[in-house]
Amino acid sequence: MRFVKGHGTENDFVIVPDPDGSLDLTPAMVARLCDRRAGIGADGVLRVVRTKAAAEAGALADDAEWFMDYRNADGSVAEMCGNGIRVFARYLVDAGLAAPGEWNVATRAGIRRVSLGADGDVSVDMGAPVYLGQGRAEVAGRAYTGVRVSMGNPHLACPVPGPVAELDLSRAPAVDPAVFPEGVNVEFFRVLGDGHLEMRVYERGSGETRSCGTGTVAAAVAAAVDRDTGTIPEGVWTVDVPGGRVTVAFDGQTSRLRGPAVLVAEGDIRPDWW
Ligand SMILES: N[C@@H](CCC[C@H](N)C(=O)O)C(=O)O
Repeated sequence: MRFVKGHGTENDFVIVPDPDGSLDLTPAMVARLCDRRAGIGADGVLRVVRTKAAAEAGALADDAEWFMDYRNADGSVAEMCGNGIRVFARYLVDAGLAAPGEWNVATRAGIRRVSLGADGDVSVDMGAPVYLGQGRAEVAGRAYTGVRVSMGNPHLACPVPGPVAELDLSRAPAVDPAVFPEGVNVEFFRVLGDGHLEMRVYERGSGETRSCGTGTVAAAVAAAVDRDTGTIPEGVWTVDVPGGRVTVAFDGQTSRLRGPAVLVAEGDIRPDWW
């Protein structure tokens, strides 16, 4: 099995090319690949499959040639990954499977449009965020109230009064499973200035990561939204995460995420390792 290792603001992925959809990538295999001591190590796996060959995405085949089959480090599936889709797009261009420019990628959350050159940052139309009202999480005995946002996948973005570096995210934030039956990605953010946030995240299925693209959009929504009407004002947000910086833009219709996508290494998984 070939693999490529990449990251977007240090949210890192094992990319597994499987154009014909012939690979039976089980949750146990994903967890072993993502193991940072016994495997390659990553926050998640990006299986690269032609949409028409992906059973769960066949209906999107007219709109996108490639399907991003995203898995969390624990082997669970997720609907969308904002850093992952940039790395996915960069891989396709690097491998000669797509040309630089603008095109669609199919995901479990639907179609997302990416835009990229021969190198450099990648932009993604992340769709219209869905504001779902307030929610609560508890960390180290302290309660935080935040904003529930769907970016295709579930988020709870909580403002904090002090530097995010001071939070103890060594354990999963406690949330009410009745409110989050599918689990949730929990972001903690502080507004640093006009259109500028810092953020940390505890991801569903992966634990604390150095960045979460969908989470940066959710945090910017939480910072900007009119909580009475659910309106997200037009504007641009710079979001600093432990692994770097991304930009989130709202135009009244959709959200856009822009940031780096880096391919680091490639190789073969030994067949006798499994
Ligand atoms: N790191 C991702 C999000 C990955 C999926 C998430 N853990 C979930 O289960 O929803 C991103 O960059 O958006």
